[in-house]
Amino acid sequence: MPENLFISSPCFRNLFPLQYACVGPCGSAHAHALTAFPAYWPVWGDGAGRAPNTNGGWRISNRFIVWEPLWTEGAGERGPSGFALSCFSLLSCSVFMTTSQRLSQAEFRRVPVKAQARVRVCVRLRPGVGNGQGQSAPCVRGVDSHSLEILNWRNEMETMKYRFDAFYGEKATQNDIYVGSVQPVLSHLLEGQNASILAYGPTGAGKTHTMLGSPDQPGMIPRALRDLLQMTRNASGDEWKYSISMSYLEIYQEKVLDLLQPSLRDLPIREDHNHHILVPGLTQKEIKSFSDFESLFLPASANRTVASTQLNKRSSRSHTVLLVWVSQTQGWPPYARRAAKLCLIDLAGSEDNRRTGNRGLRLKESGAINTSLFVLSKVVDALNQGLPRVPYRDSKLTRLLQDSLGGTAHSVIIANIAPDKRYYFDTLTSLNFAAKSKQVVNKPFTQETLPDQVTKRPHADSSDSDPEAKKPCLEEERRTKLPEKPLSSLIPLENLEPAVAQRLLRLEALEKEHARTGSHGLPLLNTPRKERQGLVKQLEETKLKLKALEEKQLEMEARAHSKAREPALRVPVRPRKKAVVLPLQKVQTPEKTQEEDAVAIIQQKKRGRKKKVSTSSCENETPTEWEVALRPDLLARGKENILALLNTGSEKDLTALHRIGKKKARLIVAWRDRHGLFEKVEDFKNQGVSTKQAASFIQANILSSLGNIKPLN
Ligand SMILES: Nc1ncnc2c1ncn2[C@@H]1O[C@H](COP(=O)(O)OP(=O)(O)OP(=O)(O)O)[C@@H](O)[C@H]1O
Repeated sequence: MPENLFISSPCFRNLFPLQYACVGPCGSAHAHALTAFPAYWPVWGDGAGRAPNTNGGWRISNRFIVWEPLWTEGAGERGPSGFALSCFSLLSCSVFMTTSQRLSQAEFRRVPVKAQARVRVCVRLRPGVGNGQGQSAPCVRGVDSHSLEILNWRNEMETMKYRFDAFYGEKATQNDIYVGSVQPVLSHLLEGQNASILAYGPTGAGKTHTMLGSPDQPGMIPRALRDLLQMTRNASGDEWKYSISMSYLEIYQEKVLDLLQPSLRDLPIREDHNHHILVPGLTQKEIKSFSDFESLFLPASANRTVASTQLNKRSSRSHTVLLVWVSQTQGWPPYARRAAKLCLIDLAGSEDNRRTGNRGLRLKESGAINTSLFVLSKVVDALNQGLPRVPYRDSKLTRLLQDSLGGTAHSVIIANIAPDKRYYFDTLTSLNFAAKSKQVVNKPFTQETLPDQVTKRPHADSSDSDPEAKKPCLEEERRTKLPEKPLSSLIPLENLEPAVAQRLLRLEALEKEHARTGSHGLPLLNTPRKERQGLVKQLEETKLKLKALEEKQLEMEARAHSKAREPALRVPVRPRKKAVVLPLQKVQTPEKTQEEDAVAIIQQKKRGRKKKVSTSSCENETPTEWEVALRPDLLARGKENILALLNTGSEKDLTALHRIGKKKARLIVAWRDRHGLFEKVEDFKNQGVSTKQAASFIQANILSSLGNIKPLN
C-alpha cells in the first residue's frame, strides 16, 4: 500500500489548507494527484467529493487532485481499494504538480539539466521533561524510523500520521541525529557546494539542545565542525588545499548582530549583482583546529540573547546562524578556487504568548520571532506553489536563508517537537511546516572561480540527484538561465574585491546618513531589485526627456536670436501710422492731411532701380540725382505755402525753412523791404544763390510746407 497514507479523518481538512492535505503522502515518489484528472473525475467520483471507495477518496481542490484515504487508530492502515489502486496505477504517470510547475518543467528542459536536491526533513521528539508530576500526557508518538502520529484534536479516538525522511524518538541520541541526517551533507562542502542545517520548532522543544547540546551531549554544531576539520585535513593534498573560517551572528528583533564582535550591531544584509547575499562588516575568523573553533564559539555563544520564559528557562530570544566557510584552492593550473558555505541555524521558537506569559520586552521579542517564522512559512508556501515572488525580503531571517530554502544548498531541517499535550497546537504547526518543507527543492552546484575571477558554469551534482524531486525552484531556474555565475549567500567583506567592498561600505554610510538626516529620498539598497530597476528606468526616461527639452530650448533660442537680427537686414520697418488730430478748421480745409501728403512718392533713379523710400530718408539725401515727382496740385500748394512764408514770415519764421539760416533770413527780409513781395517761389534765386541751389531749396521745403509737417533737420 502507499506508504504515505496518513490522513485519518475528514476533520483533518479543517486543520490543514487544502493544498497541503496531501503534502505528507505525496512528498515522495508516491505522487498521486492528477492535474488532468477533472475530466475523469465524474467517472470515479460520487459527486460529493468522494471516490467510490470507503477507505478514502479522491478530492479535488482548486489546484490539486488528492488521494485522501481514511486511516484511524486501531483500525490499522487501510489503503485504497483495489479499484482505487488500479485507478491510481492507470493515472500515476501524471505527476502531482500545479500548472505553473508543469510550465516551469517545460522551461527547465530548455536549459542544461542540473541536479536537484529536495530539502531533507527529519523530526526529533524530545523526551518529556520534569519528574512526571504535573507533566501532561503525551499527544504524539513515533510509529517507525520515518513516521509519527499525533492525536486528532477534534476526535481523540483518531490520530494523524506524518511521514518524514527520518523520525527520531525520545530515546534518540545526539549521535543518532548527527549520523543519520547531518553528517551525510557535509561531504558536499568539500565539493564546493553549500549546505544548511536548520533547527525548527516551538519554544522549549529542544532546538538549542539539538544544535549546541551540552558538554556531555554535544550537538550538531560541534560535531559538524569537528568532522569538517578532520575531513578537510584528510582531503588536503597536492590537488586541493582547504581552509575553514567562521562567522557567527544572531538576528534579534530584526537586527543582525555579530556574535564574534558584539559591538557590531545592526549589520546590513545586501545582495550583489551575482545574487550573493552579503553581510558587510561581519567578522570572519579562520579556524585551523577544533580548539580554535571552541575558543571562538563558546564565548560568542555566551553573547546570544537568551531569557527565561514560563516554557523555557533559557529561551533563545533570537535566531542564531553559524556560518562556516570552506575554501579550497587548486594546487596546479588553472588554480581554480572553490568556496562552500555551511549554515547552522538555531531558530528561535514560535511562541504562544498566552502560555509563555511574556510581557514587555519578552512580548516584543516574541512578536519579532513569530513574524519572521510566519514569513518563513510564507516563503515555503510560495516555493511550493511556484509563485513568481518568494517573499525572502520580508524578514531578515528569510533573506539570510534565501540560499537554504529554494536556493543552492543541500538543506536539512530538523523539526523539534515536544510530546506534552500542552504543546499540542505548536507541535501540529511544526509538523505542518515540516511536511510542506519536504516539497522544497534546491539546486546545489559547485561554485568555482578561476584566478581571473571568471566563474565557471556550475557543475551538476549527480551524486545527490534525487529522482523523487519533482519541483524545480522557479526563482533559481531564472537565475541559472541568465548569468553563468553561481548563487551563493553570505560573503564576508574580506572575500570581496577591495573596490567592491569599499563601494558597499560607502553606500552603507550613505544610507545611514540618509536615515540620520531623516531624508525621504529613495533608499539606496533596500529597494527591491524590481522596484530599483523600475526607478532606474524612470530616471533614464526623465533624463532623456530633459535632454530633449534642453535641445528644443536651445533651438528656440537660436531661432529667436536670428529673428532679432533679421529685420534690419531683410524686413523693412514700416513707419507706424500716427493718429493725427487736426483742429476743426484744418479738417474743413480742402488741404490734404499730413498723412495723405506723406504718401508722396519720391522716385530715386539709381543704377536703373526703383526704390520706395520714406520721406525722411529723402530729406537726408543729396538731391543732385533726384527727380521729384509730386502730384501737380500738391506741388502748387507747397510752392504757395513757401511763397507765403517768404513774403510774410519774420526772420525767425524764415529760419524754420530748410537751408535758411539767420543770416539768409535777415537778407530775405531786407530784400522784401526793398523790392516788395516775391511773386513766385523760384524768385528765391534772387537771394544770390544759383538756380540749382534755388531748386534744391524748393525741393527741401516742399514737403514740409504741405500741411502740418515740421521740417526735419
Ligand atoms: N533530547 C533532549 N534530551 C534531553 N533534554 C532535552 C532534549 N531536548 C531538549 N531538552 C531540554 O529541554 C529544555 C529546552 O530545550 P531547548 O532550550 O533546547 O529548547 P529550544 O527549542 O531551544 O527553546 P527556545 O526556542 O525557547 O530557545 C532544555 O532544558 C533542554 O536541556
